[in-house]
Amino acid sequence: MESVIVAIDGPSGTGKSSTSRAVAAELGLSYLDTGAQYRAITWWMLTNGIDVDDPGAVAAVCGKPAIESGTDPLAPAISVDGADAAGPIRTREVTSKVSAVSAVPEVRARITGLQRAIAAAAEKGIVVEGRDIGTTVLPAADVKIFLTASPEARAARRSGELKGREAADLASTREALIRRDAADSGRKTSPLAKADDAVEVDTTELTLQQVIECVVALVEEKRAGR
Ligand SMILES: Nc1ncnc2c1ncn2[C@@H]1O[C@H](COP(=O)(O)OP(=O)(O)OP(=O)(O)O)[C@@H](O)[C@H]1O
Ligand SMILES: Nc1ccn([C@@H]2O[C@H](COP(=O)(O)O)[C@@H](O)[C@H]2O)c(=O)n1
Repeated sequence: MESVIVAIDGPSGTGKSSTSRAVAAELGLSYLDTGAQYRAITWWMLTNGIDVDDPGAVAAVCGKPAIESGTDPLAPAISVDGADAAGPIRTREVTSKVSAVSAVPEVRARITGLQRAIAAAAEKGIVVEGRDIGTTVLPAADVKIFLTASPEARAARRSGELKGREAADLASTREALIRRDAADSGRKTSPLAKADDAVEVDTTELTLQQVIECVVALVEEKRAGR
């Protein structure tokens, strides 16, 4: 079967990671979580004492960390300078700072290069999820999806996830999501945006399984029409 490239974009908590992993696993494709790469570089900046609110300081060192992403949808992995970073990149501190780092053009140029190389090396094809995959990273992707959901649904999903790990109430989770989306949508360089040729799927009233089935059907439709 021919290789297929699937781009899944959308705001925070819309289900990009869960959907992308499941679709990739079901279709035998590779998987890339591009948010994890931006989180990894942010974590490296924070642990190395770089002022992440100073774009010049971030740009000056953003070529230094070696960031490696695994592409197995059943075992997503990310390392920085050879060390497993899967846990540390999910802290609240990294989440609150990642939009500042990802807005720096030099950071985006470097991470975009890594993403394109990974996609080009995926023999059977890949599902790549993020914010600018359909618009900038892989504009020629075979299938482009833009997931959305109401802020309330997204906050409820995230709060459920965080319970017991880092206490978070619904209202503050909702505010944090909205703040991050505004920063990601408002930056100058490849902001969070729906590609003109992307299919928008509102997941507010859908179960995760329904979203997965919808995306698998769109990929199969595309393959059948080739
Ligand atoms: N359709 C859905 N219905 C209910 N829960 C969902 C649905 N889709 C995803 N979830 C749950 O919502 C949470 C967030 O999903 P996920 O991490 O996939 O979103 P995301 O878009 O990748 O978020 P982020 O961009 O912040 O990384 C997870 O706990 C996931 O299981
Ligand atoms: N293509 C992308 C993907 C992510 N980002 C930035 O990373 C942050 C974290 O993403 P998660 O999916 O792990 O929540 C996100 O808020 C963006 O700032 C990006 O810029 N482009």
